[in-house]
Amino acid sequence: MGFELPRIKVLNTLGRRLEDFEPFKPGLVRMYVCGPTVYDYTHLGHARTYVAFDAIKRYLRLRGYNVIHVQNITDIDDKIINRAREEGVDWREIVERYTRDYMEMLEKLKINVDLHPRVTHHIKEIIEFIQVLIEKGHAYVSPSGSVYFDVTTYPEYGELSGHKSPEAWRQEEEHLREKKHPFDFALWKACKPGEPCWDSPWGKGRPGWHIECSVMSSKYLGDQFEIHGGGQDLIFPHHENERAQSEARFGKRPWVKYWLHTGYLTVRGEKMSKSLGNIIPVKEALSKWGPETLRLWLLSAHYRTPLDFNEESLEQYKRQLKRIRSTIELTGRLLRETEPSYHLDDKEVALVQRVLGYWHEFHKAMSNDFNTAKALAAINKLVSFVNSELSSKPIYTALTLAYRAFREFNEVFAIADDIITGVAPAEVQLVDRLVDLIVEVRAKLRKRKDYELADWIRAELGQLGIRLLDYGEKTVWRKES
Ligand SMILES: Nc1ncnc2c1ncn2[C@@H]1O[C@H](COP(=O)(O)OP(=O)(O)OP(=O)(O)O)[C@@H](O)[C@H]1O
Ligand SMILES: [Zn+2]
Repeated sequence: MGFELPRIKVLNTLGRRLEDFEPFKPGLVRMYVCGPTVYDYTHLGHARTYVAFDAIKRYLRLRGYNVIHVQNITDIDDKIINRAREEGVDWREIVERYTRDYMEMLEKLKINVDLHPRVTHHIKEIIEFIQVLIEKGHAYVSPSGSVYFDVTTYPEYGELSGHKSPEAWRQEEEHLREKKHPFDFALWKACKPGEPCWDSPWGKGRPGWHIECSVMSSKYLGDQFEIHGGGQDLIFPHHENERAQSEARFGKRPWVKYWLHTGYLTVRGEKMSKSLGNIIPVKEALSKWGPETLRLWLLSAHYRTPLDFNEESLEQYKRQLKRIRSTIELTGRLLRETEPSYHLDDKEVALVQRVLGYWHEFHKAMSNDFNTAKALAAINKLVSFVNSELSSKPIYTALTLAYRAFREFNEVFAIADDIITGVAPAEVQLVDRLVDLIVEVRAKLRKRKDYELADWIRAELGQLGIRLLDYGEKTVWRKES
């Protein structure tokens, strides 16, 4: 009994088609995600995007791919400089403070990024990249010493965002006077008084925003790679510009095979963003709901769809988390208590098939553009099935498969690592052993036919939220959610 794992398909922003997922090199997936500009606390909107790509990476690893995940840190930008001015501190202090917050948030949310390149560590490579663009005729130096990308030299411009008319490409309007076209964008910005800057062949200056991602992704992932991601606000102009400069420089197409963009995390329908003043810092949310509830909630919607923040919804996922976790725990316990049996009657076979069905549904959802919403729905069906049918009729084979399904679900959602690995905190382990002991004492009492005391123990444990399930002489216990 089993099922064939479905082929992975992804919705590519470039072309807006569902495509078969095929890396350039078999087995290797290189993924670059646009990280934060570190000038303020990490908010839930950022977390939405980072958790979404973490789940995508985790699922690809579950399917056997070797995934390299690079997520940059933008540590020089107008926003950082302005923030430092407002506070009257050095810009590096701003960078350090918010980088620390970002790294702590990643760790708490169980997001393990392989490389965190910073812009200011790559100035030399950025200058080299721009020089090649100038040599190839794709960029020009303005009288001020800024360098711009000449968009007219890249005929595919607009394909990624779907913005067809040059009118829609207008950007960086404050530099209109020194640009050849209103839609050209800065690769290098000439230094203004009082700003941090670096020496370059065009005078002192600093990198523009878009160039950093082209440079750092190609340095660590090569001049073609599989996945480029970020929030949907980055499609235009950031990713359109990244694509233009990279394909212009490397002369290879496609630079990126699959462009993936997350939908917004919203508050009452509005994007959560610093400029709108409606942000909830991750730090605050973590102390209120904890990392597991946050992950479950963030992954409860497909990454491309919007997800609206509200407290009730988080409370609901907190309860759902408890139910899923206690069911995984119960499955593990039932598995340990159930004798293996290799002969199954038709009814038992049907139960095993139900488990396989939900497990398959999980993979079908994840394989279809990483649909964590449907994957979670499949797991919730398995949870109900374990609680209703399997816990009253434990079948070793079905339990083994259910546990494997939960384990694979957890590899993506990471909400029950402590249960799955069996490394519960020492106090939890002690409580579990004490309950085992009480249950054993009750079994002895029942053998002696002291039902009064045995029932009293059952009732008292019930008061503490521990339910006992008797199967003949055997008893299994579970924590109620
Ligand atoms: N509300 C949101 N929902 C989903 N993703 C978001 C949201 N806000 C930011 N992101 C994503 O987080 C990543 C880091 O964003 P960045 O640091 O550029 O944010 P920002 O634009 O400075 O934030 P803000 O919009 O609050 O000013 C990007 O991939 C961005 O698309
Ligand atoms: Zn970027």
